[in-house]
Amino acid sequence: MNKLQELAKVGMDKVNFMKGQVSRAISSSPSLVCTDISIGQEPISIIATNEFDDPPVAPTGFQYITANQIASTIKVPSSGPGCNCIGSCRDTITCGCAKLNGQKFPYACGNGGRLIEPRDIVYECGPICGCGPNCGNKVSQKALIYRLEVFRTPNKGWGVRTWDFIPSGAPVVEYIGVLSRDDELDNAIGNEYIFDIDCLHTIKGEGGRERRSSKKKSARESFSENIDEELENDPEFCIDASSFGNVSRFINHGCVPNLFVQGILSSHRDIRLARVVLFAAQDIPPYQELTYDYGYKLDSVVDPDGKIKQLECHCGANECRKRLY
Ligand SMILES: C[S@@+](CC[C@H](N)C(=O)[O-])C[C@H]1O[C@@H](n2cnc3c(N)ncnc32)[C@H](O)[C@@H]1O
Repeated sequence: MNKLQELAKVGMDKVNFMKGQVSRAISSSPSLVCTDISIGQEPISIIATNEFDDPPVAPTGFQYITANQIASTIKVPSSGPGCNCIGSCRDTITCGCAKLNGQKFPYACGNGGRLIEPRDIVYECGPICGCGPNCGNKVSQKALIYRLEVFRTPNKGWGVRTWDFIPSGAPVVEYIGVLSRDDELDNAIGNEYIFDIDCLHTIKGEGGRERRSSKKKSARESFSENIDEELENDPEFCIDASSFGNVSRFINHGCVPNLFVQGILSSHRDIRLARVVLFAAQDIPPYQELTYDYGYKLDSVVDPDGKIKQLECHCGANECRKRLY
């Protein structure tokens, strides 16, 4: 057990991750390679540790951002429609945003709000709604509250674990990067940080994001029989976190994940440009690695020559599917 794990066991509550100043107990650990990968942009520090490389290197090669950047060719629609509530939205009959959610509020009140159940899409209140900043239907728009650590794994590159207990249904982190059009990505091949915004496909029962990380055209061709004409003609969008992103870009795939992906609309109402937020799928104890299901179908990812690509899975679950794709 290393020093940080000991610390986690005996006194995690006392460990300070405050912005710009982690506890001495952490800063004296030989495996600490960065005191805050967000460089003060998150309300709490996100430390990085590395026990595997010699010398222990820090994660590099990207710029930390806390809100999506928008590619120049994308025009994000303006906000609305919203609700006319005052203060916090409470009435499912009069609240215009509750109406969009099927006359329901998606979050349970109290404790910061937990998503009651996964939905095709969650409509949150936004900037033009009458309600205020503390409205219970703006849950995913709050800043990061859990202490997270980016750590070097033996066989998956970097991963992310929590130092805090995370209750089931709590929003953990938004997948942040550059909002781009799939067909305009110039670095799609081999890019491991592309998240396709595929709410429409999911709603239509077309399963996971099997086109991720593949050369878009080839993979799409190989699945063309599954994609109806409307979707084929639709521009598709993704979040590319390869050069700009937040801590979510380090979260690995798990075949039995403790996070799930939820599409959220909180300003405009264009489902193709939904925000992608990761929620706790269960109660997550401290020091557990965070994972979500990347959602690939096996043999669905092909290289530029049309050859099927395979990637071995090291999630470690008993029910591991053995391959990511
Ligand atoms: C979004 S990145 C996750 C962070 C990445 N581990 C890193 O070091 O930056 C996705 C890549 O991580 C690796 N990865 C994620 N989950 C994995 C798993 N369960 N088994 C093996 N490799 C995994 C794969 O190389 C994948 O393409």
